[in-house]
Amino acid sequence: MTQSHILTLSCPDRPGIVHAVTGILFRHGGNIRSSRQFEDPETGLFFLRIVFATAAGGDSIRAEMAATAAQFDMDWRLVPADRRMRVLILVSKFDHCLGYLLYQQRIGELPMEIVGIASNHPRDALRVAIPDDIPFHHLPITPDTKPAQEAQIKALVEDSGAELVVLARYMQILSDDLAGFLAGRCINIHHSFLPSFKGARPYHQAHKRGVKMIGATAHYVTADLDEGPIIHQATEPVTHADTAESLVRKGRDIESHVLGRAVAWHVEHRVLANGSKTVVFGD
Ligand SMILES: Nc1nc2c(c(=O)[nH]1)N[C@@H](CN(C=O)c1ccc(C(=O)N[C@@H](CCC(=O)O)C(=O)O)cc1)CN2
Repeated sequence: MTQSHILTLSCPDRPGIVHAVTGILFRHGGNIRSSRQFEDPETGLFFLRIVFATAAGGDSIRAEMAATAAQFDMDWRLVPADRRMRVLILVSKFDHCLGYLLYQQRIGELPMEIVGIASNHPRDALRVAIPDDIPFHHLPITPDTKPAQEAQIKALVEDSGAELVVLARYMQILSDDLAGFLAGRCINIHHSFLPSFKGARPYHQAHKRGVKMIGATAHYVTADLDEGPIIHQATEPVTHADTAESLVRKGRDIESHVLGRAVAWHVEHRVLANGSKTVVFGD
């Protein structure tokens, strides 16, 4: 019975990478379904994503890949294509992005397992209905209790086996320690077109500036606020007639769609880290 797998890798660019990798897949009866590659002339790094089907088990391929990866100094990952990533969602008061992710997951557009939802506000502060089969965790926070609350978040990630944490309008700044603990596995939605209007109230900043476009940015979280590698962005025109409140309203759909796409691409192993940037082999 054949099974599909996703192989992703990055390594210093040189001749023979694709030949070496596809040779392994061929020797293990692999049939390539899709292949995307990119070479970054600035970093000299090569990026590859291959989806292939084979009757051979992943482990036999993994063993040979390990030897080749060492030879080419690769950062690589091989996963079954039908395996759903375990995701923990954090939210504060504004629940439009959470609602969108729950719906997209429920209709099969987001191939992931939501292992929990956590908020610094109680469940009844949210208007979106949380399915009974998803645990909800109320983790209140004050400046004094921040270290303890963040320890609760760490424990929740460990206990739930979460492989990705999504900040779906979670309005607390993560400490350097927690941002480091979640490095490369935490995605935030920022409600502006970064690098413009960082911080907590970007729509009010944008309104004061008199912009004619608003936007949203999904990025990996780093210790530096709103500075992490960008995964996806989108914009929408606005006019002189918009108030800060109407910008907030118009921004909801942009934020939800941008976060939904970014999370989809991450759980489908379409996003590869490239220093302070990303390579996205989108669908
Ligand atoms: N280490 C990081 N933590 C967080 C990031 C990040 O990029 N790195 N993104 C934010 C989300 N965010 C903007 O997208 C954001 C959230 C909160 C604030 C802020 O100033 N919060 C205040 C408290 C506000 C409140 O209680 O309502 C604070 O934490 O003191 C700015 C930007 C998520 N975390």
